[in-house]
Amino acid sequence: MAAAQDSSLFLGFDFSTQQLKVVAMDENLNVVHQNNVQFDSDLPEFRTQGGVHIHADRLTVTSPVLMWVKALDMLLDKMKEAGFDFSRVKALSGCGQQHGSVFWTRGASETLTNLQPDQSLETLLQDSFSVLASPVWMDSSSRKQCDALQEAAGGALRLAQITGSTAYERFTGNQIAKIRATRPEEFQKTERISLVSSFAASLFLGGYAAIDYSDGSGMNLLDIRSRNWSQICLEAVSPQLDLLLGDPKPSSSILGPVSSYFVKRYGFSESCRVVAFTGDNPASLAGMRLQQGDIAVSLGTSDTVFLWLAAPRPALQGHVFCSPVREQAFMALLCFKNGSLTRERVRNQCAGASWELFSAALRDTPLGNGGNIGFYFDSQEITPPAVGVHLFDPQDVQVCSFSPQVEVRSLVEGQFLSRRLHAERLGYSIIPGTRVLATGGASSNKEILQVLSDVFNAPVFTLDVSNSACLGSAYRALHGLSAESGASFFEVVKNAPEPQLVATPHPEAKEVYDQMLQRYARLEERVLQKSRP
Ligand SMILES: O=C(CO)[C@@H](O)[C@H](O)CF
Repeated sequence: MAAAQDSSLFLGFDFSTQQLKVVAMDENLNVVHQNNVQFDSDLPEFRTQGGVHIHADRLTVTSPVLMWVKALDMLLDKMKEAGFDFSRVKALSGCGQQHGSVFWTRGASETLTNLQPDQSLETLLQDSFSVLASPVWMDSSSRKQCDALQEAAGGALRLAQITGSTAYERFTGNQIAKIRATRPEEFQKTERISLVSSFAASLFLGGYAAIDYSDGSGMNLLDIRSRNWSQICLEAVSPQLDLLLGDPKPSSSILGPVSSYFVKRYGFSESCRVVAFTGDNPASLAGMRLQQGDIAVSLGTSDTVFLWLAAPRPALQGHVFCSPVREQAFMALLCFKNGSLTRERVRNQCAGASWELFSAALRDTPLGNGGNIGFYFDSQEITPPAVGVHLFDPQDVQVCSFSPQVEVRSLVEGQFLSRRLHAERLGYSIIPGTRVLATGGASSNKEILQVLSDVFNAPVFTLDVSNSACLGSAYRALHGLSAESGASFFEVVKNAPEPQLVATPHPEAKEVYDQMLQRYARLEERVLQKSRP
């Protein structure tokens, strides 16, 4: 076996909502380097909050594409200063927040192909985008375009049967339609549209990278069975849209060698391969090596619940994406917009901005919280489509507030009751042997995971890398080198570290939460009634 300092390395990048992260892994699947750039604090000139700009209408949410470009400059410089040996990188892959879109202006392809290694990417690409404020997944301003797409496809369920989802405001097809309608001059100047994932791959490739099947499933444009763009959907958004998107490719595709820009500026090897980037949630599924029967809960800016599907079962709720690790398989996903930002707000207001006090409140309050239940939709929620904070006492009477400790438990129980309720509606059943795999920033908090275990009445496991999206991207970089010869993803990563058991349910958890789930479902209906226009 090659000595550790000479063994090949594989990089996995994650262009997520609040930060750019990277994991370096050796050929024995050991993580040897991690690094990150926090958008708000490391790039204050872009004046983002949580990595985004929420516009005055409170519905439009964007991120500056040049912030992502500059973050890559900064991250690679940090790695170089830390003495990272880029020449050992045999392949790299990555992921990006899903659904976000990047609009390249006419001529950008030329610039990408001729990047000058003596300048930063930010300098070189500052005039390469026709839209500087990229729509991102938190946007909910494209309802009009969603209605038009659903009508063109023959209704919500028909659209879900074709693309895996009914029309969702954050989905890229509807965002493109909105840009075309509201910013026609910028749209006219656009020569390519990328997802955040394929935009990031394009930077490394030195040319436009294909959208992969898995992240492409989050656009309301890809036929998830044929894995081609749906002509009906493309036509409904913009004539000849396929010319702007390029052809989608399998997630395990080798897109080409890394651009000479990175060879000359950072010392990458000319033989380093770029493997298709994908969405952050598909990459997390890869990082957790999710198998049929498991359920994954990613606790990040958004919370997502996802599971392996052998066959697509599109529904009016939730999403079905092409699997990022097996061509003919699928993954189901539910997205809950009010995730870590809401947990941080309640921590600040009810636990003195201290996670330790937040955890103590969970330890000091009983399962079921004495019958108090809360719904915390600080911003327009995706699942279910409701907004506002709604608190109920044990008699189902709406109240204005809880004591700080009760509020902390009410938030965490309420979030996990919602995750379980909607997962079970999607057809998932918590059976003996169910494993809950937790990832994302909040998965490092044991008390939060204890509540997750109690509500799901199942053991909770985590990886020792809270960022499974990066890890999954490094795994996919390794797998990409042998995928064409038929090697299976799971075979390639079979020796990866096993998830660690971190919480098991209390004996009384099943009784408490089976009953509480029924109450939660009834109260959610009341909240939805109030949220409907
Ligand atoms: O919209 C989502 C999934 O559909 C979010 O989880 C984003 O991927 C977060 F970046």
